[in-house]
Amino acid sequence: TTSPAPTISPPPRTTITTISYLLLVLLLLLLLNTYLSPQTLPQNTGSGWYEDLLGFFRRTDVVSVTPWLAPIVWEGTFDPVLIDNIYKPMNLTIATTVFAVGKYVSFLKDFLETAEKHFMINFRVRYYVFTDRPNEVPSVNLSGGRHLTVISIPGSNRWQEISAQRMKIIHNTIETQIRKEADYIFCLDVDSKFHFRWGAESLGRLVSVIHPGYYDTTRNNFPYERRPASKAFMSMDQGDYYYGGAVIGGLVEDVYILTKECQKRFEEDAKNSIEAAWQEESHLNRYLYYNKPSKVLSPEYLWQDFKARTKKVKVIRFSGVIKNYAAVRPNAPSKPVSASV
Ligand SMILES: CC(=O)N[C@H]1[C@@H](OP(=O)(O)OP(=O)(O)OC[C@H]2O[C@@H](n3ccc(=O)[nH]c3=O)[C@H](O)[C@@H]2O)O[C@H](CO)[C@H](O)[C@@H]1O
Ligand SMILES: [Mn+2]
Repeated sequence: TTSPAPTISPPPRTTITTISYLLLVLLLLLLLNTYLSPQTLPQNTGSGWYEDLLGFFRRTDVVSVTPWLAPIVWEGTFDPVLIDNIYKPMNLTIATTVFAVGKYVSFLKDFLETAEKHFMINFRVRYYVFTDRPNEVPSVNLSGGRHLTVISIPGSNRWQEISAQRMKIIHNTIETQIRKEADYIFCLDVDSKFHFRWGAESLGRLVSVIHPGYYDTTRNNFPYERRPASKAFMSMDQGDYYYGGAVIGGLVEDVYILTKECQKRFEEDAKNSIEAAWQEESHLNRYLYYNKPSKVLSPEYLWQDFKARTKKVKVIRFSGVIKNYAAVRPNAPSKPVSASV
């Protein structure tokens, strides 16, 4: 009396049919790629069938080029290894300016320590720290090829002025020092941390970042300066993106011109007793409308810790920390941080 052997039921016919069809389609795609791809192209142009297949999985949820054909850098649109292989042999030096005036000196430690982990790794980096409290600049272990200079500047009792005077000080320091010491420059907010690779994919002649509060909205919502009396004025039918003032980058000479122009217009406003809605950020936005950036960084390069990540943002590379404005700014905020939606 033996029990009957257990029977294994075959997969349903429909499953088999579906799988066969999928295999057939895949085979056809491979054949099409092999026979239809232009054989005259040299092999290294990336026209291999595997690249085409990979192409199916590339980012289609974000726009990765501006209407003037500048790249918009999103995770998944570039090959970091390839990029490093292109830029490494150039032996570049990247200047990084950061202002830590008054209580903002307390942000320096995290800024520098996380930069050492994620910012321009294996490149020569020169940090320029501007502060009125040189004794409070933390000593952070820097990797080889990286260097830090502390530059003393006066304090101020208006945060708007501290933020805005950056243009003038950066301009002057490029003239006296940075232009002899670096090829590219990034001017960054100090109240922030790096969380993920920020590498050579960010380099370009003139580089700016889309403000994280405005990448998913239309132009009429951008907080440009709207009063015609201001030299930062933008009318409702002008503007491409709303750029964040926390990141300005590019070739040293291009940032030299940008900072001069923004400072000039900021001072003309001051003479007329007008201050643009978002100070130098408003002037930066106007400048970049008339002088298009050659590369635009996605909000991965300027996020804010208080913002929930969205589907498009696969990685956060640099993000502003949550700060108690009343505790760190010399004067209480004149209005809520509306540019930081
Ligand atoms: C994310 C982003 O795009 N931030 C911009 C935004 O607000 P934020 O709220 O980010 O401005 P903020 O308070 O961080 O000031 C900008 C920077 O100025 C420096 N600082 C400021 C105050 C102070 O007491 N000490 C000091 O050192 C510091 O480097 C700081 O990171 O608008 C500002 C202008 O209104 C700037 O354009 C900022 O770049
Ligand atoms: Mn900031």
